Amino acid sequence: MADTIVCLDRATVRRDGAALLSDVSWTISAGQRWVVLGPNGAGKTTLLLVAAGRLFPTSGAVDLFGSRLGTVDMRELRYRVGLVSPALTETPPADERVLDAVLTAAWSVLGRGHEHYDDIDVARASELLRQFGCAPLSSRRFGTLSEGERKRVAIARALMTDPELLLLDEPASGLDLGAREALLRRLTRFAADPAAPAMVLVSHHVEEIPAGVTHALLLRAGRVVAAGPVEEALAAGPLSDCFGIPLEVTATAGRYTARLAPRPPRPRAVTPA
Ligand SMILES: Nc1ncnc2c1ncn2[C@@H]1O[C@H](COP(=O)(O)OP(=O)(O)OP(=O)(O)O)[C@@H](O)[C@H]1O
Repeated sequence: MADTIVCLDRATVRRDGAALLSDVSWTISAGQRWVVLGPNGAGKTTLLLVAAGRLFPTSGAVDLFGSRLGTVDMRELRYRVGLVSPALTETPPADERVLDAVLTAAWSVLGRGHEHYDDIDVARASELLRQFGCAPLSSRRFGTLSEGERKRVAIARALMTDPELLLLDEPASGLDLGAREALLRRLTRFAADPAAPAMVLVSHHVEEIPAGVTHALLLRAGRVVAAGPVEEALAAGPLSDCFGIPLEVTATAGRYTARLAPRPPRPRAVTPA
């Protein structure tokens, strides 16, 4: 299909004898906004790196923009993917100006050197910073930002190359309630924009899913527990299977909360008449 962006066909990733992902089949199409949920160690980051073309499966096949991983020059394809993940160790230098931290993504470099940037590049970096509420930070040094501010700048940087796929690994982790809600509000707006790229965000918590997410994939021990439209995949049954505890789920205006399901009342002993 022309609008298929990523297609995993029974992808398995093994390291040191352990299966990090097992037989994962997953298709991301243009316009979709996915959340990948699962407990610690479920394989979420591994899956994101495979979808980004940064990690090759041990077996199975992965197609990115219609090209099979392992048969094409990955540099070209990776340019079309925006990835924000703690698994990427490179971050902008602490003394880099925030505007430059976004701008330099146009040349895939960290730290401004002698590259040439057009006015249109500067305008795009400024607009992305504005979109993620960071315009007042443009002249600050990257190292002086709070964690929440860094996360929003990192998303703006990932969008600088106008990617067709945006992958965000736990964008709300470590944020206080206000910073989390501010970020989720911006991601909701972003998700509602038909011109925005397909998006996948990884989380442990249903509370960190922005309204506007259309699909969910639930992972447990490297295997897909459920994948499909968000209302179906985030039902109590699949979510309980994913986290291995009985959960009840509440959905309000596209946002979710989950908590341990109350135990069913014990059947009362019947006394013989
Ligand atoms: N090189 C490796 N060799 C063996 N096991 C590995 C290797 N790299 C990762 N793992 C294991 O693979 C599993 C999946 O890791 P991954 O980081 O993808 O999980 P995750 O769902 O993103 O976890 P978290 O939510 O804690 O960030 C973990 O149990 C991890 O310890």
